[in-house]
Amino acid sequence: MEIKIEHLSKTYGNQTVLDDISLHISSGTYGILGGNGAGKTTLLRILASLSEPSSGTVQINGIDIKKKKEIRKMIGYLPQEFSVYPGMSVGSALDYLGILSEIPRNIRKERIRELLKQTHLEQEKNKRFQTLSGGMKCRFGIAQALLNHPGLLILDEPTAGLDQEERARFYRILSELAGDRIILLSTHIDEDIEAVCPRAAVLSGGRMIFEGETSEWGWKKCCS
Ligand SMILES: Nc1ncnc2c1ncn2[C@@H]1O[C@H](COP(=O)(O)OP(=O)(O)OP(=O)(O)O)[C@@H](O)[C@H]1O
Repeated sequence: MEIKIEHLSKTYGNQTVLDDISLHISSGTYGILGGNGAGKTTLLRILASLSEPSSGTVQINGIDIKKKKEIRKMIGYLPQEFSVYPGMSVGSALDYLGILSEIPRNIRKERIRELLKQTHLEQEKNKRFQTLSGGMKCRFGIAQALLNHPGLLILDEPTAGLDQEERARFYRILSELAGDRIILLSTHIDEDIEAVCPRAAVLSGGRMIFEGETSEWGWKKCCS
């Protein structure tokens, strides 16, 4: 898997929210760190083909993000806010989303079983979505984003509101899921990045102010 972003900018009216971002990302868990309004969601929505660049190019595995149909087959996306029918059980909701994604019944069943295991939600399979804790909802969000077996998993601020224990569990799950795929994790919490991302980009006011290994001395100094 490979993402190539070249001179990407995004403007809304006369406000520039992404300013000349160039970034190459290959397999592994990669962090996008930045405070409120830094441009994280805008960048992730462009990568998920839900929003278009004002200028510049983005390719995922050599395919231009303008080819939305092909791109969407390769990605799983967990937006900041998401919901499913609150009265539906975890298992039924995943099955329903799998039907919408046109995953054949026999494959769907096995994949849902595997995803519930990977996201530590086996015990919650028959519980209604509305009764889940914040951490369980987050793990459900990851499971639904993985239904299509995507090579690129995009997670927009998934740890917001999670307590320490849930956050630790989330880190473990992400480490197990990485493999050959790219996991893009946006967050405003530098601990998230340090726990799971060997590399990261830091955004501030739409500009990329750091890109590189998170073990490098002083990587956090640039964002304080
Ligand atoms: N559809 C839109 N129309 C106009 N301005 C927008 C739109 N979407 C985002 N913005 C602006 O772009 C800037 C970047 O927003 P974005 O949501 O990408 O930041 P973020 O880093 O994800 O921050 P947060 O953590 O607060 O979501 C903000 O100033 C926001 O107001």
